[in-house]
Amino acid sequence: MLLPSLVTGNQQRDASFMAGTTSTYTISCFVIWLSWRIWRFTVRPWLEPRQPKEVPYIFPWIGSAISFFADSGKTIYSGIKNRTRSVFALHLAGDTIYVVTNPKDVSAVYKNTTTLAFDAFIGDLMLQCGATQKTVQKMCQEPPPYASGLSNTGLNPKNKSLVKLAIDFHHQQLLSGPNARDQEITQAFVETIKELLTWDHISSQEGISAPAHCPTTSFDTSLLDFCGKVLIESGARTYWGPRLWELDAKSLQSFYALDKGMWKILFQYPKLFSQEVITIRDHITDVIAKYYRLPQSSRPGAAWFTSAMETESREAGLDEQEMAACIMIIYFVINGNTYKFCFWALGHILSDERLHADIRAEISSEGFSEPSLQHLTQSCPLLDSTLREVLRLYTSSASMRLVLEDTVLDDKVLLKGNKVMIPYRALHENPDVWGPDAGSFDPRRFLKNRALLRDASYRPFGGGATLCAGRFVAVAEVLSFIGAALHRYDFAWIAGQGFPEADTMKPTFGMMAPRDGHDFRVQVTRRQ
Ligand code: HEM
Repeated sequence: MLLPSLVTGNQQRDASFMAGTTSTYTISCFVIWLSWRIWRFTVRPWLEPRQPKEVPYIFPWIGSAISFFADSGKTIYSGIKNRTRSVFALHLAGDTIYVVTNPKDVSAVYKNTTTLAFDAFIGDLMLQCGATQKTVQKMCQEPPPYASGLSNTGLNPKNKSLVKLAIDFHHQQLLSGPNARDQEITQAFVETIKELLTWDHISSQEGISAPAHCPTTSFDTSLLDFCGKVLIESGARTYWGPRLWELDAKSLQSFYALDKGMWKILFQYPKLFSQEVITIRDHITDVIAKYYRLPQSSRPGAAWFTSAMETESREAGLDEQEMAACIMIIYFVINGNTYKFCFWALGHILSDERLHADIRAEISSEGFSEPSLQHLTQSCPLLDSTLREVLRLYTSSASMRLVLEDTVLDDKVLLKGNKVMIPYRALHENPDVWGPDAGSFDPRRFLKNRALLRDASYRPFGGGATLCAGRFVAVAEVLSFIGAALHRYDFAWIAGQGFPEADTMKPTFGMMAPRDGHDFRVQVTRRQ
């Protein structure tokens, strides 16, 4: 009888000892945590006033990562405290990122190409897109690892690395200047868009349903998918010719899935939660590799950029899988934005009767034939202003730079090794620049004040060394699509729908997508 009571007594003593130890441990942890908080967010800012203030966070190392991935827009806005818009710091999973939202500071960051650089991210970008370390090394090596030491093609007379060559080739392909090829690619885009927008093509696509009462002249569709079907395929065909798209029966669905999850890959979201998009990325890479394995004669119609990059990559010893992994990011960049741009633009045009009528009148003022790109570019100021406003309200990307040396920005010091971010939404919705209606859509905003186009707070295509090389081609694509769509078809709103909301929570690389489940259903009718 004595033994059990002894055991119970010991257990009780152990339990109360444990409870005492646990509470001492908890109190100690709390005191350490509180001291860290006071040091980090009260004492240190006071001792180091020239360091950008940090957005406070609860968990050391993790910082604001959880709130950033849950709602990146809200996390960024939480750092903009007052009208001076001083640069502030966000701590994201071990990284310190300086967030710049003051227009004067934004211009200074874009101008500084000596101590603030983008190049350092390129290798990581390629790794995240599925390239191996060995491939990245081949891409970044200067001169590239040509078998004979030099390129025999004449395409790389300065023996630049393949990464730098890709940037040069893209500038030559997309921008005006010496040896420019921008007209040829613009022409190719316009022709492909017009072809994919023909009734026979678009009405026979999967997911398009014809109403029983007029199957030969109308169909119902999601507006987002209508834009995606034309613009994503047109990007793939213009860059790689028709063969790449044909190699995967589910090319469009694969691209949608990539586009939806790409932020997880590029922001290195935990692999456990990104497996689905990694699988899609690898699938698309395999399809591109299969394309490169085909004899060139069986895949005609590629853009100069694509053929020139293939030639140089083969010269430098890259195999098809390596070429595909490196070009993945280009496949994403050229296709991911224009279809959403058209979706938001058409959404606003179709949901505003007066705007719709005025834009239709503008685009048809050339005559009865389909409006030419020249007419759409030069004689449609309301359409132009509407598109600029779409770019203002629906782009949510960010320019990134790495601090190579300690750098003074305004009165703050950015420390070497940290990153700089310029989030466009915070610029595009600044009421001090855009007025009290900064958050609302005004299609005539840029018509009333053209000077806003040159404002340092208007950066839909980024700026400085990484300014989007495709900005003119993108606008040409969108104008051609909207001009031809409104000329060829009538769009009827299917009743009872609210205006879709943009997904402001996910980090984006250009145009925001609508939130899951938000879309427009429209009835498209062929015009006589
Ligand atoms: C609405 C459409 C588009 C938007 C909003 C957009 C936006 C952007 C942004 C924000 C950047 C990065 C800027 C920075 O880091 O500062 C970028 C880069 C780039 N974009 Fe676009 N883009 C669009 C369409 C296109 C198209 C259609 C193409 C090609 C046909 C294209 C080609 C590129 C290239 C090549 C770069 C990298 C520039 C470089 O580093 O040289 N973009 N784009």
